[in-house]
Amino acid sequence: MLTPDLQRILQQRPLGLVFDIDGTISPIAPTPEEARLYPGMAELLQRARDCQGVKVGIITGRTVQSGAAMVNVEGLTYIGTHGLEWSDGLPSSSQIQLVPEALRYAEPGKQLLDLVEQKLTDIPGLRIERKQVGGAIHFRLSPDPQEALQRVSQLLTEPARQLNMRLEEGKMMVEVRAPREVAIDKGKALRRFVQRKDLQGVIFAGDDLTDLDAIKEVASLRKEGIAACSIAVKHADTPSNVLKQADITVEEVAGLAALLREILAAL
Ligand SMILES: O=P(O)(O)OC[C@H]1O[C@H](O[C@H]2O[C@H](CO)[C@@H](O)[C@H](O)[C@H]2O)[C@H](O)[C@@H](O)[C@@H]1O
Repeated sequence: MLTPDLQRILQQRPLGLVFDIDGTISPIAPTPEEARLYPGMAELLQRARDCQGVKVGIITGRTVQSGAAMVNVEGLTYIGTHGLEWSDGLPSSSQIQLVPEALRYAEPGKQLLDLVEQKLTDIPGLRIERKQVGGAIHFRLSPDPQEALQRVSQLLTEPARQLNMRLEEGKMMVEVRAPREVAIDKGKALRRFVQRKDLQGVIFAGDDLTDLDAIKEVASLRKEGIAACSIAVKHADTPSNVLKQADITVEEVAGLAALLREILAAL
């Protein structure tokens, strides 16, 4: 049953429906490559895209290439690497734009990931996912993920400080990111999406710490008169702050799919 607030938001046009990928429209998988959209999700996104005055956005920590390959629905806006990359449509039909200030952090990011590759060969199951700027060090498949996290942090904390790069923990991984002065995160990306599409209403759904920036931005947008709502997708490991600060909570990716079906019926 849609809340009165949600029903009011759904009457706004243009209306934005914005989703994170992993843990939100795709259940968490052992590796990034094995992750797939929740069954039926691509069709729901297509139906949303085809609604009059509705703009669908994907804001992910993955690169645009990787996120768009997974979602593979034309006509959505794909925003990757936590906001650093932007593509209006699939990258096969639209050029990916990278925030120009971020480019100078490509080399320091690469150096940190090289260091992990050279020095932590003894940790079984460690995987490196490289992005145009920085990347993720995954330890979900390590027999002792806690130890792997400690070893990665020990190795990278000081070099990251020297290279002015950010280390951020995600689900069973550490992400090497451009520093905060590049001033792009999922919150800023959401605001940019709202501004570029001139949205009067927006709904954002996410499940992890990096989604918190977007969840907080929803609250700011609301104060500025945009009809906005944030949805937390709850899993056993969803950070408590995400659950506390979101307006609505749904259980698992299945819960989001069910809510999206209701939203589409109302649209
Ligand atoms: O912002 P998101 O779309 O949620 O992306 C966050 C990170 O997601 C991916 O890693 C996570 O999902 C994997 C597949 O389910 C899982 O194996 C891994 O343990 C998770 O951390 C992705 O690989 C990262 O690049 C994203 O930053």
